[in-house]
Amino acid sequence: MSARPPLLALDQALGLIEDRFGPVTAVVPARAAEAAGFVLGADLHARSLLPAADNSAVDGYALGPGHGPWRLNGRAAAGQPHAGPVAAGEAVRILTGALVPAGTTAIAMQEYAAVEDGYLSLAELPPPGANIRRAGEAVKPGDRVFARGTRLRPLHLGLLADLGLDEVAVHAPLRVALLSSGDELRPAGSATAAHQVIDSNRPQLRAALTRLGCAVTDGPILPDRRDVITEALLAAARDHDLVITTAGMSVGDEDHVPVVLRTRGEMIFHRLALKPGRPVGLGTLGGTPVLGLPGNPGAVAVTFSLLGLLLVRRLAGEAVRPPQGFPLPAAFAYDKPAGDRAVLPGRIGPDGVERVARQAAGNLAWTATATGFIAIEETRTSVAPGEPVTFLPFDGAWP
Ligand SMILES: Nc1nc2c(c(=O)[nH]1)N[C@H]1C(S)=C(S)[C@@H](COP(=O)(O)OP(=O)(O)OC[C@H]3O[C@@H](n4cnc5c(N)ncnc54)[C@H](O)[C@@H]3O)O[C@H]1N2
Ligand code: MOO
Repeated sequence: MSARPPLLALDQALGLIEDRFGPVTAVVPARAAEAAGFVLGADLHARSLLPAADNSAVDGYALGPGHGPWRLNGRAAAGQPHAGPVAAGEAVRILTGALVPAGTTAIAMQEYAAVEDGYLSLAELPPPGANIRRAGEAVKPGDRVFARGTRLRPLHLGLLADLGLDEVAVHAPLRVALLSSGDELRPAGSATAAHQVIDSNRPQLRAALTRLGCAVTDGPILPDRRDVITEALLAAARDHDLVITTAGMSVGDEDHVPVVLRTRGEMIFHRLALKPGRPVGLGTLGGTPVLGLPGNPGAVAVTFSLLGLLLVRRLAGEAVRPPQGFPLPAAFAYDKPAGDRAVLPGRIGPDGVERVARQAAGNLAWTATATGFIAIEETRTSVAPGEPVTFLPFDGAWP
């Protein structure tokens, strides 16, 4: 048997994506309330204080100067401030969120207070400033609230609202063309003969891209003809920010995509030490990146999750690094030859990471029970139960 030429490692391919690709889309204004899911195109700075004013962190008593007992005089609630200051020897009943009256030295929690005949006494004097949320202690004008490249989550919108930042600069949607190739393919929903296969890569990729805010163009299913594939790829590259193809990436007679990239553009990498997903490649046509995924749907899932998401997110403006995953004990035994990064569908169970049934590169039956991928390093030849493996949850593997 002849020696196999060395293939590029997954980490090297991820490094090439990081080095070569960053934001490509215009930055446009958007209303903050509608910007969840968008990527910030500029750093965002505060113009106001958070909290806006000193307020109480607890239900209790705002103490005036003195050591007690304090004469109770007035009440402050959120939205109902106490008029005037608190005098020496006096205390104001105060509720969480209420403005702190001028003259307050500290706020005593009501659990530690005794009230009798209009007077408050405390076993212990709280330290100066206790239980007061100070104006600007979280954010001051000029502070950077969020950095450029942050994908806004629903969680972020509350802070933007608090700070009165109702317009933000975001990246316009990444324009992505999706193409499939294969004489055997029929669009989802079609009837098929024995020699035909449903294009199941398309819905998988379209949904993942749409969820990332991309403007997806559903390109045609291409026949296995070099001239047609060449023209379709060149046309798609002309008016998109990214082209993604599936199939025709291997070394067979009908595998035309790598030839088009090599002869009409540039091939950045092709064929990785990765299983499944070995035939994956990335190139450019007229400067537009073209990600060539393999045909097998399971290999598409792996290569898009590991490489495609990094590429798409970086092009869309996100300041994101490769997925890290989490080390967890394996609940299975596994042997593999050294050389490839093995990626297996899995899930977290009571004894650690489990493999799931029906896993194969050729179909997606395993998606019924898997919740992430298990990655096993190139140099490793075996995994014993209890040994650590890397788990990459489908939705949460990003630093
Ligand atoms: N001599 C070698 N042969 C193969 C190698 C190799 O290294 N040397 N790699 C194998 C691996 S790994 C994979 S993965 C496949 C992928 O090759 P291609 O990217 O060229 O894909 P195709 O051969 O065109 O198709 C593979 C398989 O996937 C089905 N398919 C294609 N498109 C779709 C789609 N849109 N939806 C659902 N299923 C699809 C297609 O019908 C084939 O069954 O090559 C190995 N061979
Ligand atoms: O990527 Mo292929 O087996 O790795 O399906």
